[in-house]
Amino acid sequence: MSVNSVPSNLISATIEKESFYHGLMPREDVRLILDKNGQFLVRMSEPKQGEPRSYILSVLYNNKLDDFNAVKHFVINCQQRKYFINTNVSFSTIQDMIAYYQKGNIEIQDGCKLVSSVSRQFWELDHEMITIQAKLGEGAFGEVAAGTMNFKRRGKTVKVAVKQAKAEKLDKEQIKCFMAEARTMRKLGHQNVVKFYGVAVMQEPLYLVMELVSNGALDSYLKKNEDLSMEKRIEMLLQVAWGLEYIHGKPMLHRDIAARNCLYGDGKVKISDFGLTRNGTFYQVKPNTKAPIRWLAVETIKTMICSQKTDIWSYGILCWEVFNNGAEPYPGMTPADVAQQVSSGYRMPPHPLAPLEVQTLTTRCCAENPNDRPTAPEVAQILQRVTGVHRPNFAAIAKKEAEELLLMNTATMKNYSHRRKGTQRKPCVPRGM
Ligand SMILES: Nc1ncnc2c1ncn2[C@@H]1O[C@H](COP(=O)(O)OP(=O)(O)OP(=O)(O)O)[C@@H](O)[C@H]1O
Repeated sequence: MSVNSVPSNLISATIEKESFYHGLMPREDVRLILDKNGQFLVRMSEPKQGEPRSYILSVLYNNKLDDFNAVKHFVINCQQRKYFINTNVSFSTIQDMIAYYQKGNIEIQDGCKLVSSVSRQFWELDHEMITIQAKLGEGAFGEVAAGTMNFKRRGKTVKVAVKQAKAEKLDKEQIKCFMAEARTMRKLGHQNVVKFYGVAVMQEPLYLVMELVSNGALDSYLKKNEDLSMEKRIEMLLQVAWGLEYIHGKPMLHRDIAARNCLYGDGKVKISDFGLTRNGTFYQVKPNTKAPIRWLAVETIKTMICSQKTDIWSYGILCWEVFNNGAEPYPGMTPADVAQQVSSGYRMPPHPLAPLEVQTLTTRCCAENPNDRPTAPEVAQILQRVTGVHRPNFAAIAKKEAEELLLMNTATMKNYSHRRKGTQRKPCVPRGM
């Protein structure tokens, strides 16, 4: 056995029971949960294909103003069933090693010491809480399945959709994308955005757990329900506008607004699929990145720059999808035709049976000049007026939902503390809720 590789029989037997062990948590997440010098956790390195994994001891050290490099990541070597960071001293278990450095106040390297461990966060779920049932679809990382999640203490069970990812089948970059999507979803809480419950990263496959939205993807729903009234369709568009207004308010860019990336259930449309989402209001796409051409704004086709107005263009295309029963935009054209035609000024016509104000709105969403496009709040305001639908108190709804979730999760966390040693960190309400 080589130095660094983790013997499979030792993986689950010991360390998984420790509250300071965080499974396959990537370093980007580590930085967000360590906030005091000397705080530490143990995790498994993201596997590079073909290479063995290692346990990593991550410690916040010499932190100055959110310095990303303030976290030291020590590889825990393993050789002949002995764990060590420095070759001069080795241990039978990682727990013994942690106790040696922490209790003995012994420096690991360059003054770095262990002060206190950080326990798992409320969004770090256990696989045993989740029961996978029927397959819902195929996602970019693997299967998406319906299932249930059981909050142990309160005995409450919720229906969930689980995106699964097999780390052994994905490369390091794909695991990072999977976890980045979860990181984005953690910051969101709105009735028109799919609800995120957490990730389970202690075993494989990795799970990203969200609410189960009963009718699935909006495009499929529209295809199966051609008799929807014009009023209903405009109400659906209003709900997407509310969700987009919230996302832009973060500020974030969704970058993949389309009917296939919205879900429909219990009378609500929810924006989903945050794989391309970025923080901020502008984003320069890297060259040669695959892009959903049919939903892409004219300036983004030309310059690969995304802004909130790029999302608004995509929203304009989504309006077309909603009025056309989930059909593929630009019927009969290849993606190359679309890029060429759109660049020369072609636009799909607005739906002739939609109210005039809505026709004008959808046309404005795909205006050549991004400044001539409406903002998401403006779209929402216009559609509220057209439909007469009352604007809910989103902040109050989100707060109530976050509190309920926290209560259920806190109970689950307390349950862990019966079984696990180590400090218990108070769970915090997700930012933005
Ligand atoms: N929360 C959910 N509730 C109900 N169904 C869902 C949910 N999430 C996903 N699905 C179903 O699973 C399918 C695949 O999911 P999704 O498209 O989100 O995967 P993905 O990994 O984001 O894939 P891609 O990036 O290729 O779109 C969807 O089309 C939808 O039918």
